[in-house]
Amino acid sequence: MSRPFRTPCLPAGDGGAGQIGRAAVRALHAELVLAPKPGLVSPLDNGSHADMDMATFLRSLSALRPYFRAIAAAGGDDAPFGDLAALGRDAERDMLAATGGVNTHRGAIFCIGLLAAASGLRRARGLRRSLGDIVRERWGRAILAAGEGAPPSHGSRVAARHGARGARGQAAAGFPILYRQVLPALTDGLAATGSADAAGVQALFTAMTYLEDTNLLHRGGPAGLSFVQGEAGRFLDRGGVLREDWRDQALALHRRCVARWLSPGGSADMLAAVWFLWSQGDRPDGIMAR
Ligand SMILES: CC(C)(COP(=O)(O)OP(=O)(O)OC[C@H]1O[C@@H](n2cnc3c(N)ncnc32)[C@H](O)[C@@H]1O)[C@@H](O)C(=O)NCCC(=O)NCCS
Ligand SMILES: Nc1ncnc2c1ncn2[C@@H]1O[C@H](COP(=O)(O)OP(=O)(O)OP(=O)(O)O)[C@@H](O)[C@H]1O
Repeated sequence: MSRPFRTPCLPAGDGGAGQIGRAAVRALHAELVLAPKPGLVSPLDNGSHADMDMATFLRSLSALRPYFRAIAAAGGDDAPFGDLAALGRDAERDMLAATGGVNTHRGAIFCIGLLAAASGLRRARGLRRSLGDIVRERWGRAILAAGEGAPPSHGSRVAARHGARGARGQAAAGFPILYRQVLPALTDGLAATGSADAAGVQALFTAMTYLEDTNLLHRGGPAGLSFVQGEAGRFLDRGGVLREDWRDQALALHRRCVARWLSPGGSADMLAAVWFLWSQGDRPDGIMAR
C-alpha cells in the first residue's frame, strides 16, 4: 500500500538550506567511511586510486560545505540551471584547491548539488513530488542542453564512443536508477538487517549492477563495465548482505577490481545520493512526513 504524500515541515530561518547542506555532507561522509567498497577509496585503502586517499576526500568535503548550503538556498529561490551550474563550477574550483588538483567529488557536486537544490525548492513551495521528479521537471532540459556545448571530459568522450548517457542523462531523467533500484535496495536492506553498513553495501552493489558508469567505461572500456555489473549482480543473486559471509564476498570483489584498476565512482555517488534522499524523507513509495 502506498503512503500518502505529505509535505515536510519548514524549519525557521534560511528556508532549511543549512539543514539540507549538512545532510548532503553527511551523506557523502557516510559513503566515504563505508567499507568494503570495490575499487573505491575507503578507510580500508585507496582502492584503484594512486592520487587520493581518505584525507584527500575529507579535505574536499570540508571545502564543499558552503556549496551544498548555497545550492539548496538557490533551489529554494527557484534559480535557473545556469545559476546552479555557476555554483557547481565554483565548487569544483574549491575542491581542486583543497585536494591539490585531484577530482574527488566532481560527480557528487553535480548530482547531490541538484538534489539539494530540489530539496530547497520543495521546502520553499511545499511541493509533494520526489526530489528526482523535481530535478527532471524544473532543470532536466537545461541539463541536457548544457552538455552539448561543454568542454570534453572523460565522461563525454566515452559517452560519444559507447553511446552512454552518463551523469547528465541520469540527472535529466530524474535519477530513475535511484527510485527504481537503489532506494528500494537500501530500504529493504535496512529492514532486513537493521544495519546501515549492510544496507549501504546492498545499495552500492545494486548501483554497480545497473548503472552505466562512465568511470568504468573510461578506465576499462565496455569489458570493464560489464565485469563490474556482472560480478555485482552475482553478489546480489547469491543473497547479497543476507549471506553471513557478505563482507568476505564484497572484499573479494574489491581485490579483483583493484587488480584490474577499476573504480565505480558513479555508483559511489549514487550511494551518497540515496543516503541524501533517505535523509530528506524520499522513500520508494512516496515522501515521509518529517
Ligand atoms: C555533468 C558533470 C558531472 C560532468 O559529467 P561528464 O560525464 O562530462 O564528466 P566526468 O567524467 O568528469 O564526470 C562524471 C562523474 O559523474 C559520475 N558518473 C559517472 N557515470 C555516471 C552515471 N551514469 N550516472 C551518474 N553519475 C555518473 C562519476 O562520479 C563521474 O566521475 C558535471 O561535472 C558538469 O556539468 N561539469 C561541467 C562544469 C559544470 O557546469 N559544473 C557545474 C554543474 S552543477
Ligand atoms: N569513495 C570514492 N572513491 C573513489 N571515487 C569516488 C568515491 N566517491 C565518489 N567517487 C567519484 O569518482 C570520481 C573519481 O574517479 P576517477 O579518479 O576515476 O576520475 P577521473 O579523475 O575522471 O579519472 P582518472 O583518475 O582515471 O584520470 C569522482 O568524480 C567522484 O565523484
